[in-house]
Amino acid sequence: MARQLVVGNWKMHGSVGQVRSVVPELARAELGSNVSICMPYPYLSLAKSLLVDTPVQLGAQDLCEFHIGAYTGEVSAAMLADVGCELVIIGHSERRRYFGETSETAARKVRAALDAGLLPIYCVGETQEQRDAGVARDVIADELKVLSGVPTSLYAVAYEPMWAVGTGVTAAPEQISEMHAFIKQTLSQHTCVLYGGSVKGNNAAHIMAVDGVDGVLVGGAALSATEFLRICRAAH
Ligand SMILES: O=C(CO)COP(=O)(O)O
Repeated sequence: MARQLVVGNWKMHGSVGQVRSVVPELARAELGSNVSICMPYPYLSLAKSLLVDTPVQLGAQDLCEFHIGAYTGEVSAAMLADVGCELVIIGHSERRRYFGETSETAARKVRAALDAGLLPIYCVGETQEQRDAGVARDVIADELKVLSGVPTSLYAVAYEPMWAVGTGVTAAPEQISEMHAFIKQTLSQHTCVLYGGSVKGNNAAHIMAVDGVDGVLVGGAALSATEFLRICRAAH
């Protein structure tokens, strides 16, 4: 199996100062190409310059579904590739929840990312209410449906149960393995499926030992070099 991926998502956090303090630590840590960090747009070029000569990959957290044109405020896939991005998070639950993003929009973004040679990380996940109602699998299946026709080797899926994102509550190993198995069964056994939701330095090894976990998508803990490096070292 390929090495497990560790993807950091800074969300709307950070500053030039924080990029200048955290990213060089990652650059010095001799990490492999299985590690990447997704920055807010304004910090991408700076982060890239600090990652020169390292295999650590740079990513964005969203992109525009359109290729070019009069779309004020938007950022295209080609622009991300141009500043050195290799991957992009798409359809994160925060985009779905706060910005009304649908799976259909996200699927168009996946195609735009692929056209520019970026690796899309397509996020799925149920709410606590949906899990309690016993419809978690239906929700995930519905979110995955829009990817039909896209070769599974070209993207990764992140399973991020919304009740575990930013809450300090991680899904139980059985819940993670069950849902990862379901996602692989739905798409293909070879799909790369990451887990996200309160992954920290002290639980990363347990999570990465769970069957079907091909890596992790890390929010809060990616803002600290020490925490993030602990997670990176738990990948196998
Ligand atoms: O949403 C996430 C990563 O995309 C997870 O965030 P936390 O690790 O802060 O729970």
